[in-house]
Amino acid sequence: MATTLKNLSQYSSSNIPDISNKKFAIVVSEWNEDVTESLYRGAIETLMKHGAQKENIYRKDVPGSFELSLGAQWVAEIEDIDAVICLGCVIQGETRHFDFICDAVAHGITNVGLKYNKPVIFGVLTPENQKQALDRAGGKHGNKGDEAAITAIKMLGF
Ligand SMILES: Nc1c(NC[C@H](O)[C@H](O)[C@H](O)CO)[nH]c(=O)[nH]c1=O
Ligand SMILES: CC(=O)[C@@H](O)COP(=O)(O)O
Repeated sequence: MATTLKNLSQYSSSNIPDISNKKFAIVVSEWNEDVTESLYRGAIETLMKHGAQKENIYRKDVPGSFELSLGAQWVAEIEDIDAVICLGCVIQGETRHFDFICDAVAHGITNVGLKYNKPVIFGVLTPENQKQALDRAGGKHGNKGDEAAITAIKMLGF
């Protein structure tokens, strides 16, 4: 369902496992930091709302979304990390650079999850412009950071 038809911060609270002892790593891209910091706030607030302990949430910053895959690998290989959340925002420009970054980070993050057999969540906005980004980072369409966090939580219960 397209985001315009749903709010990224609305989700079923059924099947929420106990995460009081679970450890999370959040990898955050510095590009478009006004957006990614809002995604981060949404993610950490959602994790703690559902019982995660602040001391069990580890943050790793990377320069851009392209580096999220390697950043995810660095934290996924830490044995007691239970789930990884990757947050970024790639805004379309004039060239095809956008396509290459989005493709690379989607495949890269997927491969890290498969390699380490733990949830590695794709919390990367890929908007056409800044407005679309802000609408999905605490704006009228909610916050993809919330969505990424609840996805990580639910995966730990499956
Ligand atoms: N234009 C955006 C970028 N570009 C930088 C790349 O992610 C990467 O850091 C660079 O190509 C060096 O490897 N990154 C974003 O996250 N968002 C953008 O809009
Ligand atoms: C997605 C990007 O890297 C973007 O900033 C590149 O913009 P452009 O394609 O206009 O160089």
